[in-house]
Amino acid sequence: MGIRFNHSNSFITEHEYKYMENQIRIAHKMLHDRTAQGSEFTGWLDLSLHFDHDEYHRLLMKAEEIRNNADYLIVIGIGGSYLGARAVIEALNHSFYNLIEDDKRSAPKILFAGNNLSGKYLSDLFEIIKDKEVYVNVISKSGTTTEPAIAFRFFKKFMEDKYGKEGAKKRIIATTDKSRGSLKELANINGYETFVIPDDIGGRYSVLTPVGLLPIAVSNINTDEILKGAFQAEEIYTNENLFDNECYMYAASRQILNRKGKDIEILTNYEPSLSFVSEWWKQLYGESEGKDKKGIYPASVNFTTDLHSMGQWIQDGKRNIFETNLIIKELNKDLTIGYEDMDLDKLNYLSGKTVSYVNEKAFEGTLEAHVKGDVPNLVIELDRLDEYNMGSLIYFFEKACAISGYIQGINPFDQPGVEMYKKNMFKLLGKPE
Ligand SMILES: O=P(O)(O)OC[C@H]1O[C@](O)(CO)[C@@H](O)[C@@H]1O
Repeated sequence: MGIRFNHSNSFITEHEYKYMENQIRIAHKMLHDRTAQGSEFTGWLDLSLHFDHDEYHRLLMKAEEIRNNADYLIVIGIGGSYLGARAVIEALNHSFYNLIEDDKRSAPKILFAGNNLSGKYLSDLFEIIKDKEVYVNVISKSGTTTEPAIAFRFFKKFMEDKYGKEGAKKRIIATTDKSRGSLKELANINGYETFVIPDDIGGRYSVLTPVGLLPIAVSNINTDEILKGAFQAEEIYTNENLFDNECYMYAASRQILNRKGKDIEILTNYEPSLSFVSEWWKQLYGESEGKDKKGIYPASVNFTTDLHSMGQWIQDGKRNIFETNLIIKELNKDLTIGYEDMDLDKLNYLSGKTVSYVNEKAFEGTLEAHVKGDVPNLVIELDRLDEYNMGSLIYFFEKACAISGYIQGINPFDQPGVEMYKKNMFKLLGKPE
């Protein structure tokens, strides 16, 4: 397993973890026995046992077809219906994936839509793709979410104008519920190929279903390895003993810190390509735990960039925060700093050192400073940033979230709070009942 969890700078004592052992055991039982609230949405827990291999095979064929025929894949979805795919695609691909020249790329550019209500964004997007070969993957579990539905209405027309009804039909793929919802109905009537979001997996837990797997596979990332890493994590993190389960140690650490007044968890990274992993993580934890006037507020920063903005607050502001550092031990690309005779920039003391080495020292120095500033720091370290570890990390965060939520005393699998804005918006828009 390529993931390690370190709590040596958490200010949590051994006995505090010991006091949590029983609660963890109970939460583990609630989750695994499927006796607790929300258990109807725990299909992700043992996905390997009921993974649909035939559908997955069909998905890989479709991904290949898209790779061979598209300049652009447009992924339409919001929240859990796009964040996971975007997180993995950005983490594992070239930092400038969409800017790689056409003759040097083996996969289409991937752009996202339906995750906002900006007419400017959509207009700009159509300007970019109007003369290109396009495939569309529209993703919505409910099939009724306003943002992707509006975007898809425009894309459906765009595709039909460009390719005709028959051509559009081949290039539009819908990922949705197996039988319900407007998107499923639209797909049936128009003859789009569909992939299923299982009933027992909610949006924010769906990255390892066709929701994430199709766009990720299109970008030429090895999804077999992602699944291998996730399924391995499924096995490793089944141990109900807190001290033998790093995933549970993370969940317990969060809850211990929260009870000590730490209301905000800041996920940090030192790699720009991980910034959308943080966005995915924020939805996972925010929608799962922010309930009944309780919950840790999940925030994120991208270091070292944000050390020059939020660094001040973290070092010196109100002490109601803790940090969880997502660290990559070894990267497959790096640069070595050169020597210059004049040394006008005074950097010769670093000549011969890699940029990663400097980054590593920035992390170590920051951790030491923030700990000195009374900020508990947790560390999740990945050996490498690769498919296998990304699969394991996804499962690690998903399971820790469920366990942490049960300990907190909420249902980690519903999201009643997000309905309020929708109700108001529909009222203002005059949506018929
Ligand atoms: O896949 P859907 O049903 O369009 O939902 C998208 C997102 O919207 C929410 O339902 C919140 O409104 C999230 O839970 C979900 O990830």
